[in-house]
Amino acid sequence: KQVFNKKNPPYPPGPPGWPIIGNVLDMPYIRPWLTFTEWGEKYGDISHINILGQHIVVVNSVKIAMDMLDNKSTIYSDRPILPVGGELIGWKNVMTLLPYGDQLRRHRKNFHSVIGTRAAVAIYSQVEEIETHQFLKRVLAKPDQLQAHVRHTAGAVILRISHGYEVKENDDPFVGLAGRVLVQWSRATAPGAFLADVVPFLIKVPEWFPGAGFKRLAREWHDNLEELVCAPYKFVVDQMAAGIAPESFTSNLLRGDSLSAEDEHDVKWSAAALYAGGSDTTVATINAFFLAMTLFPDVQKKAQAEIDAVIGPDRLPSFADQESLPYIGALVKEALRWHSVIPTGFAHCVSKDDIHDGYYIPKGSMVVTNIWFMMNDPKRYANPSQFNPERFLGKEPETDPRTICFGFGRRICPGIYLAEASVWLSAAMSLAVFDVSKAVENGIEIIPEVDPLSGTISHPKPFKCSVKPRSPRAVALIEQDVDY
Ligand code: HEM
Repeated sequence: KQVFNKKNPPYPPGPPGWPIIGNVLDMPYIRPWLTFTEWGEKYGDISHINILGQHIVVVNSVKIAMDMLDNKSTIYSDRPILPVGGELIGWKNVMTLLPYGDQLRRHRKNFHSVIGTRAAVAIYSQVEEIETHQFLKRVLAKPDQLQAHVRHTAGAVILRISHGYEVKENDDPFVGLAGRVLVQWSRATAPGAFLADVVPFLIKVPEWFPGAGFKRLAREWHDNLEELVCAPYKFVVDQMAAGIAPESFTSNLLRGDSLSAEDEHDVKWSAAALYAGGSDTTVATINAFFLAMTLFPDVQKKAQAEIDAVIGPDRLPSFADQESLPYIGALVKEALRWHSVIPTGFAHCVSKDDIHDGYYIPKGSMVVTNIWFMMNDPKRYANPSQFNPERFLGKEPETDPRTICFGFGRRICPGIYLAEASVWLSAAMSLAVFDVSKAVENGIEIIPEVDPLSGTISHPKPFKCSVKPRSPRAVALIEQDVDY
């Protein structure tokens, strides 16, 4: 058992804070990645604050993130406990918030067996191609609702993969419910969301108690989450009983030997993690791709020239073309780098006292990785605000952002291959048939702002753009029915 003298070694350096309240006022909630970057400049690659006894360690360097979270993963892989979001509402059952231990290992194993390799994800290529082709049709019909189409399509892809469920074109009950639950997730897991997260005795007061309104809200959100987890699961069980269940994450895991109650719980909740982890993130990256195409027309032209030369005008790109479209591959990497979807990662918690680079990191510390800075560090990426896929081509490519943007260690994103596949296909198919450009209103070009929104999952600020088919031939390609 390691016990360190807390006076020596010191905590990592950081903002000095105030008497009694310490660093309470130092914790940034709006664009925290920028404040963390300033701390990096001022205090070095590893800095620290203490909020009412909760130590928070901020890491601005890829090397330190790897040294801690990869190389010492046995003690740097826990998650924070959220009394309201995790315990009361129930998000603690979803992989993202599971404590490090056997249940996490089982959930990650489920992910690995179904979407853990490129080959495994390829089973769902057809589903992705069908749904992304539908996306092109929706955009052609209503181009001014691009961002809604991106969201609807990401939900449709994930629900087919997670539960083999085909969403309705309008007012689908699962998509509506999932949308609401994801907003509740974001609100419930944001730092400082509930007073009861820092004053735990409030959890115990009855609902009627003045100030305990959060308990009613938590109960309602708990019921929504349970429904989101149980209703699609029941759909799969019924379909399997009728012998008509298509291939999906859930049906694959339910096949085989009879499952214990614990196994069933794992399947149910890991399928929910697929939805929770996989829809909003992909939405943010695909929207960022359209934003980049609006702002960087030369990149768009090069990408289209590659597609025209390799695919020609008679068909849409498919996954089979991935190897022969290197510029599109680089463009997808650049979309992942240019817009940080999870700019400050998901916090890891330290399960044992540690000393790192001479600093004391007490048990229970939260380690926050400033992924945004790591992908915008001018020492690693020249002119980081420029959207430039060429940085990943040629003899000396810059660091592959996929080694950063998906996090670190034993909690690294388990959806990497699915995320890449969805973004790649949306980019390749869209560029084949559409021209994206700045919207024009009253004769004036609208130049979108690059101002990522704050939140655990960061979306580009909503923007306007014009999406038009490239040619009559492109319209025909979108409209044709392909037998996938
Ligand atoms: C552009 C897309 C995506 C990005 C940038 C991304 C990034 C991340 C990051 C940074 C983490 C935290 C890793 C850490 O704690 O160090 C994470 C965790 C996670 N991601 Fe993703 N992700 C993406 C897409 C997906 C998809 C498509 C899925 C599901 C199919 C998914 C499921 C998850 C889950 C379940 C976790 C929690 C893992 C754990 O706590 O052990 N993600 N992701």
